Amino acid sequence: MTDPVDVLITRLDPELPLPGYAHPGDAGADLVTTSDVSIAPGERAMVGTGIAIALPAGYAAFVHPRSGLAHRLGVSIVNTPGTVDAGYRGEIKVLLVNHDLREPAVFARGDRIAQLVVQRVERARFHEVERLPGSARGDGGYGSTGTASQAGGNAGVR
Ligand SMILES: O=c1ccn([C@H]2C[C@H](O)[C@@H](COP(=O)(O)OP(=O)(O)OP(=O)(O)O)O2)c(=O)[nH]1
Ligand SMILES: [Mg+2]
Repeated sequence: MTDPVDVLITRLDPELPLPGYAHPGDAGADLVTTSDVSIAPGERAMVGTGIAIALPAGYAAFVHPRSGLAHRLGVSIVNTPGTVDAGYRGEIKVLLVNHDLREPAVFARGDRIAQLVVQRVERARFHEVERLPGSARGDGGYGSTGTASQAGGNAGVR
């Protein structure tokens, strides 16, 4: 594994833990909610995490849902993955959504509700041209290759 990148962090809510990786090698460090929250079916709620960070230039952090909450409760994040810019110094917030049709999703202050993935990111220099170079895919998208059964394994792969 590569060396971890150093990220400065402040606790806006010192009683709550810093983001933590559950296992060595995990990509996401768990984030907790600073408030008790009950999200009705189909509704959303913005919760604080009690932390603010300063990422080095060339990095971003992405707020991802936790699969266990998705599986158990139907809870995800509206804007998944949320993008935390390197220059952002405010509290990291999470826009939870309850996709369950019947049950409210209930969280207590300190519950782990999301995970933060820190990544290197490229910035692009955009060069406007009249025509783009050709490619095998061309402008086909949004299901242009059909379903898995129709595609017949590697059919069409050159
Ligand atoms: O899940 C998220 C997503 C974003 N942010 C913060 C950090 C990010 O740097 C800032 C702006 O996010 P984004 O660029 O996605 O939102 P926007 O709607 O474009 O707002 P802005 O005009 O402030 O860029 O909000 C969070 O705390 N949590
Ligand atoms: Mg923005």
